[in-house]
Amino acid sequence: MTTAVAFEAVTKRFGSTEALRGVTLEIPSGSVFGIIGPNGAGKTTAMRILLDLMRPSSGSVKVLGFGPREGGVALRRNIGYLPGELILEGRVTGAALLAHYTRLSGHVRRGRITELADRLGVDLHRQVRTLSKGNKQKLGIIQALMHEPELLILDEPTSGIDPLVQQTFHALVHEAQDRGATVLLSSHVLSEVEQVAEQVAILKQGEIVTTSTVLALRETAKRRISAVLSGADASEVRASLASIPNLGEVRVVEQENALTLRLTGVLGGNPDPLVKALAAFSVADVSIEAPNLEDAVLDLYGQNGGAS
Ligand SMILES: Nc1ncnc2c1ncn2[C@@H]1O[C@H](COP(=O)(O)OP(=O)(O)OP(=O)(O)O)[C@@H](O)[C@H]1O
Repeated sequence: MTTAVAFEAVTKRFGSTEALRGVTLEIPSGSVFGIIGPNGAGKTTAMRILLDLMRPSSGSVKVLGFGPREGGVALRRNIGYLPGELILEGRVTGAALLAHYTRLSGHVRRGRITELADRLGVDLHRQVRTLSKGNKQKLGIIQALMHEPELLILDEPTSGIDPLVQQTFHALVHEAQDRGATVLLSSHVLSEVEQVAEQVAILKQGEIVTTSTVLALRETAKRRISAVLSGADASEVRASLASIPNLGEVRVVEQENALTLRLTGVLGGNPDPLVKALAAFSVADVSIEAPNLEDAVLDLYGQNGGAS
């Protein structure tokens, strides 16, 4: 496994603000990797350092095997970058703007820009300043992807674009990965990155709180469960649930008719032991919600009454 991006003990200070505090992270080549964190966590700073738009205060980074500075223009042309705060020249058409970026990016396959514009649904003949925020964002996505670079660095790429276009964007990310590219993308929320990324790093106040696969995060995430059991005895139900790992907040309440019990709780991890335990009773209704990944992440941020 080769590494596309490596941070080694990177710190970045702005006066008394420590935007990054000893970040060490390796992003495998060919992966789709998400950095998530709340406002001010340091996501943009980390990305800007990779592009040599900023230098670390200490520590080092390697991008496609080079230091961002030593890699120079050749390295820059091998990266597609979508900044979080997109500022585009407004008094030209989208087509003219992208032609300008093509001169900077190097080779762009014939028909590639039109294909991307058609798929994302943006009119390249309009003046950029007349486009909506979402349509401007599409131009930003096109300029990042059009030269099919080895590394994509996308800072909150889906900000302002509607869910249908997000689907197209996800397909484009997967296509980039299929041709061997590495994709690094950031977001405030996991729900945005979990659909495309295999791995995520969670950044909080300049430090990596955890790195995890999306799959593992899903396994630690909690889900609300409820069931209605007919003709069961409450103490028997409680006893049978006592041995189920990671089942908490259990409530067993007799329904008004006294014939049924309503069971509620919060389950972490695999639902199999619970399902098997319930199978011993007559189950009139059952609901096991999808794992709440947002809560799992908020726990890690320390904003959910969880670990800080
Ligand atoms: N040029 C700068 N000068 C001073 N402080 C800065 C500068 N750039 C970033 N910071 C500070 O560094 C910290 C990290 O900011 P950064 O923009 O990297 O966070 P972020 O995770 O991208 O946040 P957001 O989700 O709000 O975009 C913040 O406290 C921010 O105020």
